[in-house]
Amino acid sequence: MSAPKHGRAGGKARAQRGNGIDATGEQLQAVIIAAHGRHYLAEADGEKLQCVTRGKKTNVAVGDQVMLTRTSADQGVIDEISERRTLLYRSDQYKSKLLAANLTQLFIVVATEPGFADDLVSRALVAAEAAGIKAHLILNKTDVVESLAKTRERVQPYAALGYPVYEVSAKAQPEQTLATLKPLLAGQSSILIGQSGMGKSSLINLLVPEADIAVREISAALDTGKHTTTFTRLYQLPELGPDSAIIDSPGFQEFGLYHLSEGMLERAFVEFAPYLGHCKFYNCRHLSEPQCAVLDAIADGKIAKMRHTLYGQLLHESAQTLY
Ligand SMILES: Nc1nc2c(ncn2[C@@H]2O[C@H](COP(=O)(O)OP(=O)(O)OP(=O)(O)O)[C@@H](O)[C@H]2O)c(=O)[nH]1
Ligand SMILES: [Zn+2]
Repeated sequence: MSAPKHGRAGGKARAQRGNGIDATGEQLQAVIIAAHGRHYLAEADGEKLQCVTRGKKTNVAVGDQVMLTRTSADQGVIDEISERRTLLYRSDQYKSKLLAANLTQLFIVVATEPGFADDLVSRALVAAEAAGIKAHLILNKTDVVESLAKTRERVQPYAALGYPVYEVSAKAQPEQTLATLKPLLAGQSSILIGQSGMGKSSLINLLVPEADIAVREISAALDTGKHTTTFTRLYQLPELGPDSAIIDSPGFQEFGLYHLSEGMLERAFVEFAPYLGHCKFYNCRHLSEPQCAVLDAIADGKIAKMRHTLYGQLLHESAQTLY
């Protein structure tokens, strides 16, 4: 039976569920699959609804499980956000921005070319640690052999910290890439994060062949303007089992972490763990204090200087928040 059309042309309107019964006012459980400003797209039982929040609330994130009330064929109002298992943020001096809710893991995509920024990789790792989300690296474009050895060297310190690194080539070896990634994604809610140009879209398109169509559909529903792909969106991966989903976030150059407290920061640098509690001063900030176990570990080559430099930068950011 073809669905009656309401409102927007081409929309998959289904206000009248079953046999002509008006479903306006119906309560639905849904997952937020895209967010653009204060407009959200929710998916309930395979059906997509454009949603807004009540009042001026903007605390909804992609990945949120919500209860909503249907207000028309393809629209709803979000009434309630279910308790989140995890919440990934980034932030600047002025406010924090929700990246995604209920993630179980994060993948940072780097590539042999163009070069990637260690700063961004470590920031994503720190954000994942602070949110209680497992982090991995994907090293893409292994077919660019002339840069492979150098790039392997560059990701080695992250592997040494315990973050798994998976080598793939979305373009040259799509089948192997899928064989590597699919088992990792099964049963998980994952986000891909990466600088522009690393091949994140290529990976998403491999995993979700209909992603481009979905993006166009979502852009239309959220009215994001023609070529905007700067919104975070969630794709269900039903063939990998229930609860399997992948979230694609826009490529960004900045990953502010102003919202993290000092205590959260020292714990988010996993390599500091053996030394915490061994400094002379109980409230040591591990910056320039005498007899600091963390600084000693750097001097001994046990902690990478680059990571400590970022830690110092993040402590500084943490002190700058205006909210
Ligand atoms: N050689 C090689 N090139 C690749 C591979 N994967 C992606 N590329 C290319 O790298 C470029 C960037 O890929 P995208 O998938 O658009 O990268 P992205 O990270 O999504 O970048 P933005 O769209 O800018 O956010 C494109 O020209 C791809 O064709 C790969 O495995 N090997
Ligand atoms: Zn210290």
